[in-house]
Amino acid sequence: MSSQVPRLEVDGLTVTFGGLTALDDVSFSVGDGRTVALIGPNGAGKTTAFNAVCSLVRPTAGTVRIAGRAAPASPTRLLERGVARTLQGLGLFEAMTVLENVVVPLTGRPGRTDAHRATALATLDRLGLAQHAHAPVGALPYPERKRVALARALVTGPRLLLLDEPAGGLGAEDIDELADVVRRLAADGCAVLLVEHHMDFVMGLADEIVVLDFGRVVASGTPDAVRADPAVEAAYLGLEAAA
Ligand SMILES: Nc1ncnc2c1ncn2[C@@H]1O[C@H](COP(=O)(O)OP(=O)(O)OP(=O)(O)O)[C@@H](O)[C@H]1O
Repeated sequence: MSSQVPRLEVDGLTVTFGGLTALDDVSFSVGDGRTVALIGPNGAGKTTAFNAVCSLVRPTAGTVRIAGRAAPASPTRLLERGVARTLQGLGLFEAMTVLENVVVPLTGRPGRTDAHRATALATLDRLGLAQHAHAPVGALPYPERKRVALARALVTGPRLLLLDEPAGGLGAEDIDELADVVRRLAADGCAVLLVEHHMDFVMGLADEIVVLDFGRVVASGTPDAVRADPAVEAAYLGLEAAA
């Protein structure tokens, strides 16, 4: 894969729901090894953009390209294209063990079951979850469950990782650990797109921030550039500071 072609390229994305324009001509890209955050106030269009990238929402106009090719029309084909995502609601199988949950994305792939289990265990180990491998997910506290959801996304070795509010509901220590995990992934060349409300996490982690407001990109750039942009303060950060 040439480094000239972004891992993810969103170009002129417009999504309308009936008469409502949720996204209006939105463009951004994420290169290999880069971390890009989508921020903006409630209703700005972040989830819609995320869902369009995951083929859960069909663009009214514009394109989503993954490694230079049109994104698959079906979300189930994303794994084959090296894309994995986490969900805001985690979507774990609570009665199954941690290991069973993390093996799920590998089932149906070629290879032996014990090889899949070894891959899942190695992923759990990377995230400090190995000691919980045989515990039912439902027995774990929320931060660990959230890490299991991340392990399930990472087990397939994605080249593009989509994180939906990964810091939500976590304390400071877990957020720092999460930031370290994402930094290591990026250092290994993974492209990361995240939607997040936790500003300290975003500012300390993202290479680039794309600010949405009323479905449009109102600013984009490095954390420092975005922080200094008056349009951002008006759209988002100012509202937070005033809250
Ligand atoms: N399926 C849908 N049908 C109709 N309108 C929708 C649908 N999904 C989103 N919208 C509308 O599109 C706009 C953008 O919503 P979206 O959920 O993408 O914003 P968001 O930035 O993710 O907000 P939040 O931070 O609250 O999650 C909102 O006005 C929302 O009400």
